[in-house]
Amino acid sequence: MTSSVPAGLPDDPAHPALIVSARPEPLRIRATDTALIVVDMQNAYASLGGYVDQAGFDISGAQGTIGHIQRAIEAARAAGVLVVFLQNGWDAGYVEAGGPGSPNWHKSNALKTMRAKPDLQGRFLAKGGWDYALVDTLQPTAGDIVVPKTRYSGFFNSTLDSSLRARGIRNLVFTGIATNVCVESSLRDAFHLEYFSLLLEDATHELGGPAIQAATVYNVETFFGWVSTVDAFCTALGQPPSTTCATNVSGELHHA
Ligand SMILES: C/C(=C/NC(N)=O)C(=O)O
Repeated sequence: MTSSVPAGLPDDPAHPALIVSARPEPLRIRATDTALIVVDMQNAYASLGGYVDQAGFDISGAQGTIGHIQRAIEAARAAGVLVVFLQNGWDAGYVEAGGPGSPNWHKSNALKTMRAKPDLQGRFLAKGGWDYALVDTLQPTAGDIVVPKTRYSGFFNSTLDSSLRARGIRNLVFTGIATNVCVESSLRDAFHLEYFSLLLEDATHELGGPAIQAATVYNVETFFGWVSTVDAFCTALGQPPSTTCATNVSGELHHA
């Protein structure tokens, strides 16, 4: 059910809010209590030759996603919105990945692919390696925060929640890869930790195909948060929307 009445933290006349056009209703945020979360934009997930490419997933859409995330980051920094990069992976010896007693050892496609192809052993998601590194075009700058994590949710066994709470952050704007794995896991945990979450659907990319992307968008819109676009986010922050290619908030792609 959609509505034009904004959701979000109650109005505070002393700190005027920004309204982001979103589904199922607009969301009220303030630059000072909002963080842009960039989930796992590492070579592993966004570059040819990285882990998910080598494990057989289609990442042909990842380049476009990078461009949209760049715009969201630039708008956030210009407006004074905190930018947080999550970075997924383990120590070079894979102790943090867990052994056969951990479901992660059994379910991680990175670990499974390396076990199936021993020449790849040590290549995927190991701290210090190319695969673990954030892509060249999405690098943190002064004032941004980088939070390492070892499981799909950015909140699990990490400093994310304490770093956000210490800064009074209550709204999280999610971008990154993969929509249906680490983005959705983190966003669900954010809901349970009382954060208001906004998913920028054109700044995320799925592992599993368009129906999988649609499923996460449905889950967020219906149960866990709000869904919007990079253009709508930039507009709310007072930044010019894209002039080349934009997605409107109803999810329909159009060329300007
Ligand atoms: C499948 C997978 C997803 N990661 C993510 N960043 O969404 C993985 O890490 O194995």
